[in-house]
Amino acid sequence: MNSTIVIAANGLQKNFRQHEVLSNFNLNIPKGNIYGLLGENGSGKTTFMKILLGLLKPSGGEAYVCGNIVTEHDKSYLSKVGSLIEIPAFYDWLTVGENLSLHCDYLKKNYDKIPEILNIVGIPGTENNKISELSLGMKQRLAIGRALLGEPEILILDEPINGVDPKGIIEIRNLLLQLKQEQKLTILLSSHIISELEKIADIIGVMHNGKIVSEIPKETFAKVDFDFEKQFLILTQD
Ligand SMILES: Nc1ncnc2c1ncn2[C@@H]1O[C@H](COP(=O)(O)OP(=O)(O)OP(=O)(O)O)[C@@H](O)[C@H]1O
Repeated sequence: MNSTIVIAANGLQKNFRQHEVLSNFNLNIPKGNIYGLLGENGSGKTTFMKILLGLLKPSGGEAYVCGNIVTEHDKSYLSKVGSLIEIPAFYDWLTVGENLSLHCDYLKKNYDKIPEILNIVGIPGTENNKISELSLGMKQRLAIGRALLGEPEILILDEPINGVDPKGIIEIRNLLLQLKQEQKLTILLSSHIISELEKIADIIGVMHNGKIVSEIPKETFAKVDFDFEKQFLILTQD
């Protein structure tokens, strides 16, 4: 495997009983890139991310993270990965600081980084706020902050702007660009909102029928339209 590829899928397959969700799914994500996984609801984006995180077992093929094959036996690679899958879950009756402290305990990290992380994700000084007092956008930012506590090399974010208001979307977008630029993180994020991925991704991988049907580099975003009704990409100009 090429050393600059930090996430890879090779002929990945996932069935839920008779339902084939991923089928000959192939993808390579270069280090330091933001890779946008674009697909309709139910196209298998979350399933792929869960396989990368060892939360689901593939039915066939292989997935690699930081050069390690993802298996059910060795989960040590997860220390290099921060993730946000589906709706961020917190202990609502505890404070922001208490929630992050619990995560530090789990990661065997000390609490020193908590104020800095809250600053990075744009919710400084909220240690004593109850989770129930936070807006969804603040919770999403907190969830990204929690994912950063382990000082990961890779972030895997499933629909991180879901339910976030326009101001929050801009803030999360800027945060992800900043994490890529300043911390050299590789970020895999999913969305079904094309315009959002176009604003931050280096590559958009288009999912359909359980596979990546097209990978579009940033330079080409302006030249394509995605027609999910008809399931194809339209080249709008040369
Ligand atoms: N544990 C499961 N058991 C059975 N079917 C499942 C399971 N998890 C997912 N599926 C099915 O697999 C398909 C892909 O689901 P997945 O959540 O990966 O899609 P998605 O692209 O992330 O969708 P969305 O944009 O709605 O989040 C769906 O049809 C879903 O119903």
